[in-house]
Amino acid sequence: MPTEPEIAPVVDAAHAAPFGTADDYRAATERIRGAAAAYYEGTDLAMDDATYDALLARVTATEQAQPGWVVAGSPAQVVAAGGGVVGDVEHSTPMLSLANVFDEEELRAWAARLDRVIGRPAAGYTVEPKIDGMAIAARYVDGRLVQVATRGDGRAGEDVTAQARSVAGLPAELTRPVTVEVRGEVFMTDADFAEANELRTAHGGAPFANPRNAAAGTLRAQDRAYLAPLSFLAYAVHDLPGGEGLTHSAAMAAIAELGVSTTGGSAAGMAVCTTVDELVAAIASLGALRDKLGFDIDGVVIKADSPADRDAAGSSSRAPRWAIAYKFPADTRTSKLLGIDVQVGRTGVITPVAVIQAVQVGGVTVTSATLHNFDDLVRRDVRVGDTVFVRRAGEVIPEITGAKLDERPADAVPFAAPEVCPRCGGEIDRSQKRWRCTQGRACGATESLAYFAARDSMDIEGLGDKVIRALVAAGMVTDPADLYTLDLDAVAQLERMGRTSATKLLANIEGSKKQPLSRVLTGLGVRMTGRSMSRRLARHFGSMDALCAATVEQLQEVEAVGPERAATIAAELADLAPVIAKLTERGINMVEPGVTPYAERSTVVEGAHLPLQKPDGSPMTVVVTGSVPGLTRTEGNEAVERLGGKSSGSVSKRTDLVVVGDGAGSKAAKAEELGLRIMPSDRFAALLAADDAGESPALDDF
Ligand SMILES: NC(=O)c1ccc[n+]([C@@H]2O[C@H](COP(=O)([O-])OP(=O)(O)OC[C@H]3O[C@@H](n4cnc5c(N)ncnc54)[C@H](O)[C@@H]3O)[C@@H](O)[C@H]2O)c1
Ligand SMILES: [Zn+2]
Repeated sequence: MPTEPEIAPVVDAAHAAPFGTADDYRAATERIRGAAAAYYEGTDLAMDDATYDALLARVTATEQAQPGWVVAGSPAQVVAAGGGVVGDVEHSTPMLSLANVFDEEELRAWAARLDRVIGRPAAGYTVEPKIDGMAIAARYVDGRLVQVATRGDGRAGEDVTAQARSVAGLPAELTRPVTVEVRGEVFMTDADFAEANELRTAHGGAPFANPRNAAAGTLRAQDRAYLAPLSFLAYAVHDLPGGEGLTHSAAMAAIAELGVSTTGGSAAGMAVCTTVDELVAAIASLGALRDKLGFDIDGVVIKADSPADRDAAGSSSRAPRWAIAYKFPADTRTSKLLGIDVQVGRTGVITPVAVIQAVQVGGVTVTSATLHNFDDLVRRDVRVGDTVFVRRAGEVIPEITGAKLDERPADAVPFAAPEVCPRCGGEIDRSQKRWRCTQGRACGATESLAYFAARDSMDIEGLGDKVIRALVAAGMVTDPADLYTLDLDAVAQLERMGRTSATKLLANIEGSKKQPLSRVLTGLGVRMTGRSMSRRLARHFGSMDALCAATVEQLQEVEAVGPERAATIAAELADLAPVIAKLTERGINMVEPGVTPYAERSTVVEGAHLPLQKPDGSPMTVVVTGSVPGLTRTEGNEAVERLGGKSSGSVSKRTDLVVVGDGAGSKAAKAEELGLRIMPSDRFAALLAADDAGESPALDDF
């Protein structure tokens, strides 16, 4: 690994350098056309988006400086850079691209230009996520979905009606028999993408570089052998009966009423702003949400909300003047694979980790990324020296999705996997996709104790890495249960500890006995479960006994637990049985407060209603903003779930309840603006207390 990593440049479209010769300019237009063709076909990614955008910016700059050089049908002047696959479905009105801005200054310049074009200040704007997928137009006749087409060259696209029929969010039938055209983005969620790539590589196919590529490939796929689920969010509507004169936001709300999923109804929501300052704030808050959406957005789309403003602004041949895309830093980049490290995790799992040349991905400098497992590494055929796609999505660690085989150095050799556990030298269990040291947890006692003590698990203050190492070295603990029988005198003898700290530490350990089951589960680090899965399991089964007694079948009653995960969880729990027994014996709480015991559920569930459940039993979407007395942020969210709700980070029209506490900011204001139900945090705390006391409180009484 070089000591001074070279950071791949990020695009700066506004300051792109024109090409020096007409030949270089023409060569660049050819490269762009080739890349765009592969991109829209969803077959390959010739370069990453940042590189593509930079090249296109240079072509644009060249065309401004040297109008005489401009080639006919230049990719800088046509929709989809001329790479869109043209089909035989003509569009009712052209499907255009969007012009881009990259920072606040450019945004303000765009807004000022818009005001000048329409001859008055724009009446208002909407802010929507720019979903990174493929644009489609969907026609409904008398409420039935009859035709779906891709954007193509903007005038005509390909018929993908058959493939689009199973897309989530694009119903086969509307709630009313309306004839209308809906436009929006077909995309793949992060979770579906991970699954899609597994399926593909298992069938011997090359992995998709990112969900966009996967969505395009899947939507256009003829070979339906390994289909991955697609989703849809609408962002435009045409010919809505009675829709003349409606603002964009109102028209989209009408479409949502008809049963179509819209950007406004997504986790990202749609903000309506009147000033540019509000726009800037709305873009920033969507930017902060980007990692938590569960699907890729590559920016924000700002549109004039008023139809009169749109008409006055009009469109160029390539893009409307009444809308602009505010681009975020790209989340898939290419970089060079410098090496492959082998890491052993807390449960003994052995994983390959990529060491890459530093690159900016999603606004963060990335130097290492996961390669998932050895199986995957072999299937994806990734080698040291390769140019690889690095993707950073959500809050997960960056991953290598694949290598660009056409850029592989001649001397690249396949990776040689380790023969023995690199941490303890023990044997490796290769029976599953994820290899493990046969020593399992014992191989990583220190790590597993740190995980148990962590903030999101048992939250034991004072039990940091150094103390844990000292305890393990002194032979005082080997598993989490040992923590609860520590001897004060012995602990006080440890280096740099002393009696006061030791007393405090033991008190904190003692205090952790009361943590809810969900945190005990998180702390145990059951494979294939994390914090939120642990919460789901705890809420579903209510007690450790019920959970451990659950069959693989019953485990699958829990959301997002499929057969493979269920089997793993069951095996892990069996594996952990001795530690769990030891913990129980030592008085650690093994129930989730407020949950009806699993055994009694089938008889009670019908009538029982949690305070944050809607009449149909589905969870209310609740946003907690500001502080709730006596609760941390995580505990606040846990409380929402315990009361039957679903906690969310952003306020939108879909929010059912906003809990407002001290220090609440813009979210509270937005809730008021939207006329949402608001609950002061002290009353929420009272509701929680009543529920904990088993009083079955009703929300309306608080
Ligand atoms: N890596 C490559 O080789 C390669 C090749 C071609 C294009 N690209 C990428 O594609 C981009 C340009 O292509 P484009 O013209 O398809 O897209 P664009 O950036 O011009 O944006 C227009 C598209 O945005 C989408 N969109 C998503 N959310 C929307 C919303 N809320 N409202 C309206 N539209 C929304 C629609 O599909 C629409 O067609 C570039 O930024 C480039 O990075 C990359
Ligand atoms: Zn080991």
